[in-house]
Parts: sequence; C-alpha cells; structure tokens
Amino acid sequence: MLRSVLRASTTRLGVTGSRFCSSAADKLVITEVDDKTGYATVTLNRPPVNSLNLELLTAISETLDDLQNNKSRGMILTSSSKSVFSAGLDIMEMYKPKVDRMKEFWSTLQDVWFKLYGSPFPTVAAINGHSPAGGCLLSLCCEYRVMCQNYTIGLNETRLGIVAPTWFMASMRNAMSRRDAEMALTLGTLFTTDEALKVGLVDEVATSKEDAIAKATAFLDKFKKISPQARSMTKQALRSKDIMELEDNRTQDIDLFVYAVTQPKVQKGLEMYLEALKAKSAK
Ligand SMILES: CCCCCCC/C=C/C(=O)SCCNC(=O)CCNC(=O)[C@H](O)C(C)(C)COP(=O)(O)OP(=O)(O)OC[C@H]1O[C@@H](n2cnc3c(N)ncnc32)[C@H](O)[C@@H]1OP(=O)(O)O
Repeated sequence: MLRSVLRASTTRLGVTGSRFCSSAADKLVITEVDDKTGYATVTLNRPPVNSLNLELLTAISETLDDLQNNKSRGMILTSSSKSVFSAGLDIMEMYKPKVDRMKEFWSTLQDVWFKLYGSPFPTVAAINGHSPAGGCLLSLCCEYRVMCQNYTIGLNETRLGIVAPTWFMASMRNAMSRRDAEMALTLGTLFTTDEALKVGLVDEVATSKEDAIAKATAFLDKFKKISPQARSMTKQALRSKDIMELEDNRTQDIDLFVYAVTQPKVQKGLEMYLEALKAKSAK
C-alpha cells in the first residue's frame, strides 16, 4: 500500500491507500512511497510540459533531500503528463532574464544534478513522454532509463544554437559510448525510443507508463541482495570525477551561463525558438 509521503516543496500531505488528496494535483512534485518496497515514485507535475523553472527545480531538489534524509531504498522518476516527461529547461528563465533569478535558477539546476547524479539510493527514470535537453539530463542522472514507445529524447542544445554545459555532456558520456555521445551532442540528435535503445541512451522500452514503472521496479529489485553501502560507494566512486569537476567550477559555470545567455545573438535565437514553439502549439 502506498504510504503517507506526498510532498511538494515544503508541504507535507497525507494520502489514503493509493489515492492522492485533491490538493496533490496542484503540487509541482508528487512523491509516493510504497510501504512494501520502500521505493519512492516521484512525479513531475508542472503542466503542460514539465518545463524546468526555478520553482520546479527547487521542488525536485527538496524532494531529493527528503529521500536522502529518509534513507530511501530507491526512486522512480516519472511525469504526470500523458506525452511529455519534461520539455527541459523553461526557456522563459533564459529569455529576457533578470540576472539574480537566472543565477539562482542555474545554481538550483546544479544542486539537482549533484543530488540526483550522486544520490546514494538507486534511481530509475520511467520516461513516459518526450524528453529533450534538460528533460534528457534528468533521466541521464538516473542509473537506468525505461522509455515508452514513440517519443523522442536527447541533448538537442546545438539545434538551438547553444552549447550544453560539460556536466550535461559528462552525464551522457556516462550512459553511452564516447563516440555515440560525441555524435549525439554535436548533431543535437533527438532519438526516437527505438534509436535511443540502440545507442544505449535508454536501457529498456515499455509499452505504457504502467509497464515502465513495473520495469523500473524490477530494476530496483535487483539490488535487494546487494549491500546498500557497497552499492552507493561504488556508484559514487564511478561518478566522482564528474561531480568534483563541477564542484570545483560552480561559480565559473554560473558566470559562463549568465554571460552566454545574455549575449544578444543567443537572446535572438531564444526568441525565434519560442515563437516557433508557440506557432506550433497554436496550430
Ligand atoms: C547559451 C548557454 C546555454 C546554457 C545551456 C542551456 C541548456 C539548455 C537546456 C534546455 O533544456 S533548453 C530547452 C530545450 N527544450 C526544447 O527544445 C523542447 C521544446 N519543446 C518541445 O519540443 C515540445 O514542447 C515538446 C516537449 C515535444 C512537447 O510538445 P507538445 O506538442 O506536447 O507541446 P507544445 O504545444 O509544443 O508546448 C505546450 C506549451 O509549452 C511551451 N513550451 C514547450 N517547451 C517549453 C520550454 N522548454 N520552455 C518553455 N515553454 C515551453 C510551448 O511554447 C507551449 O506554450 P503555449 O503556446 O501553449 O503558451
């Protein structure tokens, strides 16, 4: 049975059986912990496309703190949308930005990356929809990716005329061969589910969200007989170089982000991209 843990930002709510309280629908991140397995299902819930703004990133960051403090046995990351896992960073955070907010936004994204990429508990992304750019990054931070059919995923930044930060690249390189990661990053490839499986960007394909959650659960079950401490130390040792690289360069990384995003050419590119997105959705 599902337990008590529904959390969004700093608010705790109760839950009965597997049903959410009505107010849960308003929360940016919904967390349910299964009493039997101890696994947490963390659902991104910012309609329409789970674009990652400061508030959603803060809610994710706080959720990850909660899971770590409660010694979570495992996490499944998914989305409440029927067709989008996450549309990536909210472009409105970068278009005509206020510098203070932009710095906080980027610093919070870094926090989420540290906490998710380096989490002691095992993590799986149940990717039940499109997952471009920052959405792909969230899934790459997890140890395993199960993706539903007929969606797209990838770090498509070069297609927007921008450069993915080195820690985005490192996360992709951790999942795929160096060669495939280089091709994918330079071309800004958005892979279909089947293509993503072929290059190792995702580990399994699912027929529905339920199937994805079941496969994610089966992955977490594999660790039942493994010492959690040995497991987490091994994971963190393998990822420590990437983590230390960003730790040593946090401020420079924020400064570079602010500098790059505020360039007139980049602002123009973002404006055109937003217009194209809006024109598409108006059709
Ligand atoms: C220069 C230094 C840079 C530093 C590095 C920065 C690294 C950047 C990482 C990023 O994540 S940038 C964001 C990249 N994201 C994308 O390219 C995805 C864009 N979105 C889509 O392709 C599609 O929306 C979708 C995800 C495939 C979903 O398609 P669907 O048809 O279901 O929805 P839409 O009708 O397209 O969208 C609905 C609504 O949402 C708005 N929207 C979509 N994505 C974003 C976004 N990333 N940020 C803000 N808003 C977004 C879209 O405009 C529609 O709005 P309305 O017209 O309804 O107002």
